[in-house]
Amino acid sequence: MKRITILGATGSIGQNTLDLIRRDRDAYQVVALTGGRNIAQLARDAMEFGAEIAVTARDDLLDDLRAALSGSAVRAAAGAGAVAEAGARPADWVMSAIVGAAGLPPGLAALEQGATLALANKETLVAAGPLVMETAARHGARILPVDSEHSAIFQALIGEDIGAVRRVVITASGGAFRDWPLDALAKASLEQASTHPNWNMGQRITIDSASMFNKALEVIEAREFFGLDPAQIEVLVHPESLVHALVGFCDGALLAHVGPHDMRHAIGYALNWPERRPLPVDALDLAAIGQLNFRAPDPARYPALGLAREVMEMRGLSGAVFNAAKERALDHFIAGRIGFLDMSDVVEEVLARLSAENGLIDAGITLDSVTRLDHLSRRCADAVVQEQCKKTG
Ligand SMILES: NC(=O)C1=CN([C@@H]2O[C@H](COP(=O)(O)OP(=O)(O)OC[C@H]3O[C@@H](n4cnc5c(N)ncnc54)[C@H](OP(=O)(O)O)[C@@H]3O)[C@@H](O)[C@H]2O)C=CC1
Ligand SMILES: CC(=O)[C@@H](O)[C@H](O)COP(=O)(O)O
Ligand SMILES: [Mn+2]
Repeated sequence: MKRITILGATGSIGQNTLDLIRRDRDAYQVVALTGGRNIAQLARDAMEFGAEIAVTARDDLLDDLRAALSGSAVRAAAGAGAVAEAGARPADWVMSAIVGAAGLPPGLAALEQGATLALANKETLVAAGPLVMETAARHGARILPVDSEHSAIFQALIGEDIGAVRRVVITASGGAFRDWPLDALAKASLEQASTHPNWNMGQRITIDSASMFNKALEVIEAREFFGLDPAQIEVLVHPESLVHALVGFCDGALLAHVGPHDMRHAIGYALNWPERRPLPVDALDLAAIGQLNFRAPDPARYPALGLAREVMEMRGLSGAVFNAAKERALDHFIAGRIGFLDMSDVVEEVLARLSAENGLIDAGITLDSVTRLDHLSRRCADAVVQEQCKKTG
């Protein structure tokens, strides 16, 4: 039986993972499930799957979790430390599906105990790529990509020599506003930004798709995971989101991964790896689809993509700064304090301010230094937003 832990079990990726496990219950033993504020879901799933422990990241919700689990054998715990401990529990396979940089410490803990880490949480590699890859190597642990584009690249590379790769093309839906006139974007509402044209995902990644910050994170994620040169990584707008990525080789061949908008494919691939097993995913009817479209992204519409290129040039802790500034700018957009287009301005300003501080971004990448820069970047983003608000009244 495969021992499984799901970090972020109550979210979109977490629930899709549980859906797959539910279909083959006897093959899995659930060790730990973690969540945040959705205590009812967390407790229900922990009891259904007989988890050893259920953990909420929210200290203030421990009593609620205990109450929801009462009468069952599932233990309850709360707080960021308890989430990291959940990652450290002996398990064979750990799904990293917390949203944001909060996913980094439990993911590292899972690698340190030698588990296979199924990585949906792209922020882990953006904030601390070299540290994460080195931790996996040191402990003989494997990382399997779950982000659909990275799973696609991984699958296209099976049996191939990475040295023969010339280019990797990551597709992007273009997000909620891909066909809007540019001058309307400043007024885009939270509700409009929270609707994805193709995928059903958590709210934060959905808004990041609209701003293309999701793709910016994914370009950095690809660089860290596959060890590519930034110049080898391209982004292509593909409104249908059916081709997830393409890998181009030195002989001119371009291998594409094509599949429906269903994350159970990438999750199931990582769950069954190195085998392929049947998954409850619809077969594509390409004759009915008829046509697939591609176009180059417009840099004026998507400044996040240019920022990602700058971050890859800067190296060091710039990924941690970029991610934290983006997370905080997104918090401010969700809270209605800044507009949709202000998010990239905030991130650009935080990167400029912190990279001007001597030696700050060039420090070694450890969990401590990443955490410190993450906090600093969030405070800096708050200050930038406050200054903007004062200026605009
Ligand atoms: N959804 C998708 O299809 C895809 C997602 N990803 C990536 O996977 C990750 C998860 O995305 P998604 O499932 O959409 O997100 P959701 O918002 O749906 O779920 C996030 C999960 O993280 C928990 N959580 C939130 N904040 C914290 C915190 N501070 N500490 C610990 N746990 C926390 C949530 O708990 P609760 O809800 O109980 O508060 C929930 O379980 C992200 O990194 C995303 O970029 C990548 C590719 C596709
Ligand atoms: C399903 C998945 O992997 C998401 O990251 C997806 O790529 C989001 O769509 P966008 O292409 O719009 O960012
Ligand atoms: Mn993706």
